Amino acid sequence: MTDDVLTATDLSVYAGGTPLVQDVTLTIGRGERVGLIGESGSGKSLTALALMGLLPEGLHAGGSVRLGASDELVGAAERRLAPLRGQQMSMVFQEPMTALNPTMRVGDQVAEAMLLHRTRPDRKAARAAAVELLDDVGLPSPAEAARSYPHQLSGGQRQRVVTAIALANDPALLICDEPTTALDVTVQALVLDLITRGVAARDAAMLFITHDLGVVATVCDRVLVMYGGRIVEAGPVREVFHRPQHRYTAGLLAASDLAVDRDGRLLTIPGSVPQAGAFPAGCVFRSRCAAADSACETLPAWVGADPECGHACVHPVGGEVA
Ligand SMILES: Nc1ncnc2c1ncn2[C@@H]1O[C@H](COP(=O)(O)OP(=O)(O)OP(=O)(O)O)[C@@H](O)[C@H]1O
Repeated sequence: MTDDVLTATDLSVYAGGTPLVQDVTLTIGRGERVGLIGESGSGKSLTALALMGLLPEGLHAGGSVRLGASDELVGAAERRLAPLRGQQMSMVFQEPMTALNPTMRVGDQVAEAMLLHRTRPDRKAARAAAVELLDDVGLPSPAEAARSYPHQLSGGQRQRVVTAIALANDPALLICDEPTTALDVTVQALVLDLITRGVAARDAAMLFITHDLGVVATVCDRVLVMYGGRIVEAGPVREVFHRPQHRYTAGLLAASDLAVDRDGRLLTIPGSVPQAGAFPAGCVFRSRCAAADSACETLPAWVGADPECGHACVHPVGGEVA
């Protein structure tokens, strides 16, 4: 008997014969919150879409995905997958407008999600539940908001509606793909909070894709690090963030506050990667070059984090090499 909500084994995504994601193996248990981080293009979104059975035309998945004790989902027919989506597993995307129907009142869209999966007996009950859900996700005047069309709401309010839809049928698994990246910075924390509270209230499993390592540290129990289409490191957040085992993770951590583009995305690490042996065990990368520190080794600009000197530095944690 397993309490794992999601189990993926050797999940890969191919464009023709070219692998874009390779051999992703992960499990997420009930109530567990797992972060998925990595630079732009490392394969995070394709992993999420493959888990949902929503890969775009031209791509296909290999390996295995199971939800609880379900049958194999990779390669399953759409008629088998469709009833699972929105009921057992849901997804919140970055851009709420693409997930909403612009011609339908948002209350009806939330109610529709419940009617589709028959989790409410009739339209009247579904509409009442929709208003309650909109209230739960913090929309002011929820009854009035339910009668609005998406364009009448702010970006943050639309993402609340999308979250309400995703949670409407109490899914066992919620996958979030950068749900707050497109939002004004002042509402990001609010939306993040309502997502995590919604997940916790249902004891659901969550896979949270983000470029924001601070969010992972706040929200997640475990973290998976993707690089070049593969998971290169996985473990409890504290462990991975304090003692990264993979040099890419260490670089990601060092670069996290500086090497970002205007959208807050981590940039691809440029330049050559030095040998792992060049870094003393237990050290963290610092993005500031402390040339004055005699214990500081300067390295090629593979982290690319320091705009002033173009070097990354290695410092022993707490002054000691562990
Ligand atoms: N439909 C597609 N056809 C071919 N290649 C694709 C397709 N979609 C994505 N890719 C490629 O697959 C790789 C992984 O893309 P993916 O969108 O999963 O990255 P990501 O880590 O989510 O990036 P970001 O953080 O920018 O969203 C990238 O090299 C991307 O160019």
